[in-house]
Amino acid sequence: MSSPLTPDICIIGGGSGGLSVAAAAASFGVDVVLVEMGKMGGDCLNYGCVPSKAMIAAGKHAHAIREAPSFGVTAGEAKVNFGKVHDHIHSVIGAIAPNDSAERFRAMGVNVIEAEARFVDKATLMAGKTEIRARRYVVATGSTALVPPIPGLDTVDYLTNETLFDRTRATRHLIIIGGGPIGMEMAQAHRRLGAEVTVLEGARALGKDDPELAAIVLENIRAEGVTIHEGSKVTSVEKRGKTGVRVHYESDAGEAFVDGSDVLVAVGRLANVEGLGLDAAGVEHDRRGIKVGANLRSSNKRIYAIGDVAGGLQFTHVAGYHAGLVVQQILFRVPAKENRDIIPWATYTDPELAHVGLSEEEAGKRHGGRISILRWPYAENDRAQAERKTTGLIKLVVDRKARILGVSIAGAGAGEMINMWALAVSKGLTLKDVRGYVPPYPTMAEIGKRAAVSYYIPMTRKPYVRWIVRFLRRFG
Ligand SMILES: Cc1cc2nc3c(=O)[nH]c(=O)nc-3n(C[C@H](O)[C@H](O)[C@H](O)COP(=O)(O)OP(=O)(O)OC[C@H]3O[C@@H](n4cnc5c(N)ncnc54)[C@H](O)[C@@H]3O)c2cc1C
Ligand SMILES: NC(=O)c1ccc[n+]([C@@H]2O[C@H](COP(=O)([O-])OP(=O)(O)OC[C@H]3O[C@@H](n4cnc5c(N)ncnc54)[C@H](O)[C@@H]3O)[C@@H](O)[C@H]2O)c1
Repeated sequence: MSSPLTPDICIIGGGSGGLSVAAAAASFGVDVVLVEMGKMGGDCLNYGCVPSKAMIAAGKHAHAIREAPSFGVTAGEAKVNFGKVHDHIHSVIGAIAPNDSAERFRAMGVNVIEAEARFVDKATLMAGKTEIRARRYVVATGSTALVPPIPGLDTVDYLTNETLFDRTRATRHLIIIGGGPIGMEMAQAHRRLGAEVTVLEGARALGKDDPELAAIVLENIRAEGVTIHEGSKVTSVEKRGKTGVRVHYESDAGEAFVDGSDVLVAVGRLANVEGLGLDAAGVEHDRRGIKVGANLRSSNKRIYAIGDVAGGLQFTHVAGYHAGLVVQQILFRVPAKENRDIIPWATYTDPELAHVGLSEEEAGKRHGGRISILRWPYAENDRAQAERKTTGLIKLVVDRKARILGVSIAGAGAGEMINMWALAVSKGLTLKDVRGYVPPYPTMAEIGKRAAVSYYIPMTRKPYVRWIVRFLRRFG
């Protein structure tokens, strides 16, 4: 048997997190082994962010054609060729794939092993038949769609994010179980591409977001023809004829069912910990993932976990953020801690829904209620009027000293707009800082400044402020 590989870092999983660690470490000339058992690029590129955003983009075009008459433009009826939508989605994946490819990473100096990885003891990993004894390990194995034990679900060809984007035929009636970001993004995209869509959500749809702003998004999606049943738990699934499916659910209103052609399961994620030999490695874990401290280190000091498998927020940019934190610790021995309060997220519905920092509820709890809430509607923005994108608002949560604690936006371009607020929250900026910057006119991002400036309106009415203005006038 050949002698084991002894790299400085061994990464398990070549997705958003693993590739970021590999690229960063390799750029410092560190000896890195990356083990990937599936497709390089992981979920985000192959079954997640990229195909879903490409599908949403296709839906947006169909919608724009339907909306065109309100701008005085007629383009005829929108016709969707689902086979070509499929090709569009896969050509987008194909365009990005070279960035994440084994060839590219090998050219960077990373030893990419295409095999399944499994720990055999606290210091040794087997990648297929290759034995590895690395100084440090980074587990970045991601997550998989959680498929709940709903009676009858296994009797139908249900879809998950891994199969949804393979279809070349239009869906007649898509029933989506779960009204989280996957459920709602895909509901609207399919509706715009011509399908009938029903969402069955056990609790509140878009439940991780500010209820006030989520309601704006849901109202719009409903207005486009998606049926959303909240507080509706799926109780069983049954096959109907050759191609049909019936989904039974119960709510406060009683029991009911909906008939459709396809079922998409989107009820959350299961961390990929199975088969990794974590017990042999002395790595504590549960259904949520590998247990890590704020420094992302597991119960085995040699092993870090990042991204979806680390059991926290599950986003590509979080996996990338985690990668930076572990590289800093492994290469430079500089302590690092994850700060979830600065992580933004965006749901790419129309209107989009984006958030960073503390929610109104959380900020209220942490600051003993001493917070202020500022809002500004899109309808009061000139660009939004010109574009007919007047639905939505920005909501700022600030503390007593006007420090920005959290920002939520529902509206056009919210995902882009949240960028500057992510910087503001991470740097602890105040409304005074926002008051002092100049946004170009006419941009929708002006709503942020308008909300910030509204904080100072009560001050303009204070008698002593008015007295100062009158007093200063005397000096010419
Ligand atoms: C439909 C959908 C849409 C999404 N949209 C967005 C979005 O718009 N924005 C956003 O930020 N996030 C989005 N996400 C979430 C995002 O995809 C994940 O948070 C991100 O991919 C997590 O990165 P990761 O590195 O932890 O895991 P992944 O990128 O999934 O990579 C894990 C890799 O590990 C490999 N692996 C697993 N086990 C082993 C093993 N034993 N040995 C070797 N290799 C192994 C897998 O094959 C995989 O390639 C979306 C997810 C889905 C499902
Ligand atoms: N734009 C983005 O950044 C984006 C897009 C898609 C996914 N993602 C990531 O992927 C993760 C997974 O997305 P998701 O939507 O699958 O999960 P989720 O956990 O965010 O939402 C799942 C929803 O399903 C509901 N649910 C659970 N069991 C149910 C049942 N038996 N019947 C009916 N409803 C049920 C839950 O109440 C919840 O609202 C997200 O949390 C997010 O981190 C991000």
